[in-house]
Amino acid sequence: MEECNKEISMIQKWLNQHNELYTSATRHPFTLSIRDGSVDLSAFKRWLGQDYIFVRAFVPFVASLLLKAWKESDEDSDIEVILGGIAALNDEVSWFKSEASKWSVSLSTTVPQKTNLEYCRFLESLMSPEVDYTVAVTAFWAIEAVYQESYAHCLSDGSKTPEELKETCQRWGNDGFGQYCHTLQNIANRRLEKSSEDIISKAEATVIRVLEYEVEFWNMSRGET
Ligand SMILES: Cc1ncc(CNC=O)c(N)n1
Repeated sequence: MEECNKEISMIQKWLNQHNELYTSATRHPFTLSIRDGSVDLSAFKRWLGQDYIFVRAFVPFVASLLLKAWKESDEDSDIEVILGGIAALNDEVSWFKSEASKWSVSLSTTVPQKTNLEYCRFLESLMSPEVDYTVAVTAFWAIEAVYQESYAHCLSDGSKTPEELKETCQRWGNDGFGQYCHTLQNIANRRLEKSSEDIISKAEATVIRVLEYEVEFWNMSRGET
């Protein structure tokens, strides 16, 4: 009963409206195959090589977001949250290198697939100073939330995730990362509440694009191209 009069947040509203797309991104056949233990290890290696390329492009995106927060944010703590994200990415880049060597994936010779290039180009478009902080931070939340939801599901009750993939799932599926995504969602909602219709509709369209790219990104693990 206590929750009855609580207003539904903008992001919650979008997740309800675009539930089918959100579910395709967070319950993709690739991550579901990790969860049920049937994963094809060559698919996992393809994902690993492509994701390293993505993460390298993600770093300057988050750096551009830090700059927008510094210029536009009404809340000092936003900078600290984003800086924490950059620190985590520093660790993540090292992790990708050691994980790649563990699986004998050569990162220096991995060629970015078309979907990956397009997603990286989309990230680059969000780095433009023309893109509003609210739109960019909402995109950031969506990008992080897909990995958090997808990999947390691989560790939840009843999962049969192979031992050698648990560390990967932990990286994005751990409770701390869940908390961090929740904080990003709160920042995005706070900004959206104060935004014009124009910014709100741009942010919604951006979230939809992110979710579509995330589905296509998981699709690359099939290696059909
Ligand atoms: C394609 C994609 N989307 C989101 C993430 C998670 N963020 C940073 O690691 C990721 N690694 N890759």
